[in-house]
Amino acid sequence: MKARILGILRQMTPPDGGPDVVTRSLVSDIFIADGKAFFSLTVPAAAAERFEPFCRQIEAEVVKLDGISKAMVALTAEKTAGAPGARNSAPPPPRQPAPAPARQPGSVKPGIPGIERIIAVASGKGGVGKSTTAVNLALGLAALGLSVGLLDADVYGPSVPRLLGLKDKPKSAGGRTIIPLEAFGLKAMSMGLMVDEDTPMIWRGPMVMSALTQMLREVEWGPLDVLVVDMPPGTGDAQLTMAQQVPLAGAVIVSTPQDLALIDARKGLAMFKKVDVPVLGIVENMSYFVAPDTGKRYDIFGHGGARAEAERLGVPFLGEVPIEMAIRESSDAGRPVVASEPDGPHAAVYRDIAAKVLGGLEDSRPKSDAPRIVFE
Ligand SMILES: Nc1ncnc2c1ncn2[C@@H]1O[C@H](COP(=O)(O)OP(=O)(O)OP(=O)(O)O)[C@@H](O)[C@H]1O
Repeated sequence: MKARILGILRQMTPPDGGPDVVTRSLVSDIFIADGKAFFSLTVPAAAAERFEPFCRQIEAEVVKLDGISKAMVALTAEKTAGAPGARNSAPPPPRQPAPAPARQPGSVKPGIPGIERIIAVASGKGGVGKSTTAVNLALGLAALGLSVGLLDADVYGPSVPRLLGLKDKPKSAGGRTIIPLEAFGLKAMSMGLMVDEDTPMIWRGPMVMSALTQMLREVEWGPLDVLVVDMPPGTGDAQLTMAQQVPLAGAVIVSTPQDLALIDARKGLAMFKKVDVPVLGIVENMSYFVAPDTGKRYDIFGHGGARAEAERLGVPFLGEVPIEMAIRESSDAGRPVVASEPDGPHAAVYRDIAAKVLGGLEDSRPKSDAPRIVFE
């Protein structure tokens, strides 16, 4: 079967027009278990984005084979030694946080009435599983007994409606405020709920910010213990503005084990430090793979990088999530794994991450509350 899969790969022309991926030794070991095939492609970092649709094409071809019911191809990106950003040549991360911009008197970000804490889920680059993590983290926090909302601020590629299976448009209360939708006990809002799925997202710069402000302030979130914000991927201007403008209690960075994603994750970390938002920790997604038949664990993507990186940077390591068909399928079917298989191993991983996030939030609470004045 592996030979047949390699045969298919040999016949497919990669998006960069180069020789096939087998000839270029870009294909990892192929794991086949229970009729499911798993492998990864390691491609040049600069071409990673173009290869994503190619991975989906490969999956579509591989499932056509008799005896294969599912295929999952993960993309990992390589940096050549000496290239900018390669591990060996990457400049050491700053030991001290970059000096925060001086706060102007009166520039303290106003909180959102009714919302106790807002946390951002961010990633240095796209496609690392940030939205999947945000949704399951929100559900994990809800499982710990908190009232939780989820705001999809990824206006360029909102995925929360798909992940939570939300189709209805939110209703307005008297034309002034928006009533959030509810799914699996979460309150949820997304730009994706306000526009048709096929509508191209053309918001840029200041429009993104005003849309987000509206989502924060004009939605009836009601009393919430935590609002989880699924940030747009990357560390550009839009993300920086958001991190600056939204009254964030903390940020969670999602990364995959590969070098490239970690380098990007470091940029995410630096961005939050710059705007004085505590980083609650790093989640390593698609960290390892467990063969469904034998239960044996394979670190096919060089797992462990995020833990080492977190230690080096002095931020908490929140946990590792395996690459797992059930996570992908449940997400794509709009029934996230924490809600659909609450007793399963993956839900436990996310609940554990949620508990650590909650612990981090408690630790980062301002210790010097104003003294209470009691009249007797
Ligand atoms: N641990 C996992 N195991 C298997 N599949 C996963 C896992 N995490 C995420 N995925 C899948 O990877 C794809 C990308 O995930 P997701 O949309 O959460 O990433 P993202 O970082 O938010 O992407 P984008 O930046 O494009 O919004 C989805 O198909 C999702 O189901």
